[in-house]
Amino acid sequence: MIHCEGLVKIFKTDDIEVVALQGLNMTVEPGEMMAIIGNSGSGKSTLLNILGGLDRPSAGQAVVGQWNLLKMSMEQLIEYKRKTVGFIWQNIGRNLVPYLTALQNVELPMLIQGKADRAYAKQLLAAVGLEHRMGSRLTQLSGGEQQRVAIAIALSNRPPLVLADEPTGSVDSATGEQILDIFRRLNRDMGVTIVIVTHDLSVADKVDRVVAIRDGLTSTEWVKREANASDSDSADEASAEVSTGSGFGAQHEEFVVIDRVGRLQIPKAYLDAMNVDGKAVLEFDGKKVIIGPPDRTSDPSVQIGGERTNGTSRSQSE
Ligand SMILES: Nc1ncnc2c1ncn2[C@@H]1O[C@H](COP(=O)(O)OP(=O)(O)OP(=O)(O)O)[C@@H](O)[C@H]1O
Repeated sequence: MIHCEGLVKIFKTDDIEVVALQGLNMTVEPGEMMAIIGNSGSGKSTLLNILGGLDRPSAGQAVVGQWNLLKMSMEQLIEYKRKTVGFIWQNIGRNLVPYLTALQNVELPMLIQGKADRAYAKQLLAAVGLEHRMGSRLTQLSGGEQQRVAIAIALSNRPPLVLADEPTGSVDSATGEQILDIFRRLNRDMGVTIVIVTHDLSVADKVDRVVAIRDGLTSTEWVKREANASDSDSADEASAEVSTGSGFGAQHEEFVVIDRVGRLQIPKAYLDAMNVDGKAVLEFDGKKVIIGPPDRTSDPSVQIGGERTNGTSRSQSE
């Protein structure tokens, strides 16, 4: 569904350039429900805005379904935004027209496309648990209910892909959980691919896969064990297991992302523990790659693909 390779986004202001995405690789399979996490400023929203057709990439590859996001004309971009992708913002006000009812809000994108399908709009509102509030104006709904209307709106033109930027960011945790359950149901029942950007680590339990972005690059990913069993090999990225102590628990397997040319990001905690700055020594014993500080006598080391060496990484069988 989504394939990004070497994706670069540079923001230029008068005298400053910010490289928000630095050659990011990411693949999302059709029908997947996954989350992107990362510190503030790591490039999550930039990526989501590019995938949503709200911003143009500077270089690299970004393909969503049949669309190449770097090569689309303005007309194709409008078509893409209307038909292929539904977007949910944290700021609910961006999704909704407050003086219209919930039903009218869901019908609005359909009308812009040509014709409202009232039966389908009602079906969507029922799917998000708002069948009893269809005639309510937005101002009469709670924040969580408004966010649910936003989900129905995002689905109104039957897009195969839904992107959600911090969808649980402005609601309490119980409502957040409810919203994630709705996403899961829509994903399962309608086959919609869902990508959620979040700070909220508890989202991990509700999705198939979590990808961490660090400094504009994908660094680590966690795959739910049952989802992983049927996962096909990613065409573009190899992964080696390494624990960074994220605390996502036994439900997830943790991988460091290695791109096609062999680059990976070593977690800062490991670098600090190894006392590595700038240069390291690599050893390959036929099965495993061991990364250590240049002075091999100061032993702490990170080992990729094998047994524990320093109490922080762990074996594949764990
Ligand atoms: N329009 C812009 N002009 C200039 N710089 C920008 C612009 N948008 C984002 N940036 C910069 O790009 C980098 C990535 O920003 P982005 O908003 O994608 O991060 P984020 O991971 O979504 O952060 P947050 O979690 O705080 O929303 C940051 O350094 C940010 O300052």
